[in-house]
Amino acid sequence: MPPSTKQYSVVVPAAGVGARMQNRVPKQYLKIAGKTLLEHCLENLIRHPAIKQVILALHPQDPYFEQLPLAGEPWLQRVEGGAERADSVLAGLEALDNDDWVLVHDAARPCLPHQDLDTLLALARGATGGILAIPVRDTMKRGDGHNLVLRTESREGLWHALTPQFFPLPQLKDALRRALQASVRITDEASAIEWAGGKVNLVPGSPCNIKVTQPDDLILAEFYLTRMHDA
Ligand SMILES: Nc1ccn([C@@H]2O[C@H](COP(=O)(O)OP(=O)(O)OP(=O)(O)O)[C@@H](O)[C@H]2O)c(=O)n1
Ligand SMILES: C[C@](O)(CO)[C@H](O)COP(=O)(O)O
Repeated sequence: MPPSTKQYSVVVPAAGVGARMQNRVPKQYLKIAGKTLLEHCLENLIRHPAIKQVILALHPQDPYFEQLPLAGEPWLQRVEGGAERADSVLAGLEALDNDDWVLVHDAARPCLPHQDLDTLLALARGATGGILAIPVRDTMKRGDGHNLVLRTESREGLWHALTPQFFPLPQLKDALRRALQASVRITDEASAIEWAGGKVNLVPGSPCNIKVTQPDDLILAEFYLTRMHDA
């Protein structure tokens, strides 16, 4: 059962340019089923009974967000995103003080099932945070940089990291600050926690929780969103 009280804040990094989408409009503002990816993502989050607010990291020159009907929602707080995703996430974390735990979820992932969020939030009964993730199912090849196989890599124990990622706020803030100060390459919150010596739970998630990255992903996201809303 999901937690009944609105307890948790979600930091949503949404300051990217979406270069791999090859569109002049940043992908979070591309529309599927009549709404932008960002609207689908945010409305899905705030509909969950345990989510109290969203801290949204936007590009300093974002000209799109103000046009959205949800721009004035009281549960939405905006911060200025940074050069990298990790900088945007840290900007969001700095806007929080009193929360015990915090979620971080990509704006580019609009198809998060609430049941996956429920499973992740259950980690708050203990002390160790974690991430939604999916075990790798395909044979993994390492390329030589010229589209030739260098070798096959073992897929044993390999997982695809997803979001949300869910950690005690003080632990994540400290780890991310220190990792960025040390110029460590951080592509998700868990890698900062790992770098700082912390443990990370792997919580099996749903394959529908895709990160919309390339043009073909929009069709898949629309399929999953339609199924979610019809469920
Ligand atoms: N400086 C950045 C870069 C990315 N993001 C956000 O982090 C999420 C995941 O990043 P990714 O899928 O890589 O998005 P982009 O960086 O926009 O995509 P690309 O790498 O293709 O440019 C996205 O919601 C994106 O908006 C962010 O807030 N700040
Ligand atoms: C955080 C993330 O969604 C985990 O898979 C992913 O790393 C974000 O995408 P990026 O291209 O690394 O910014």
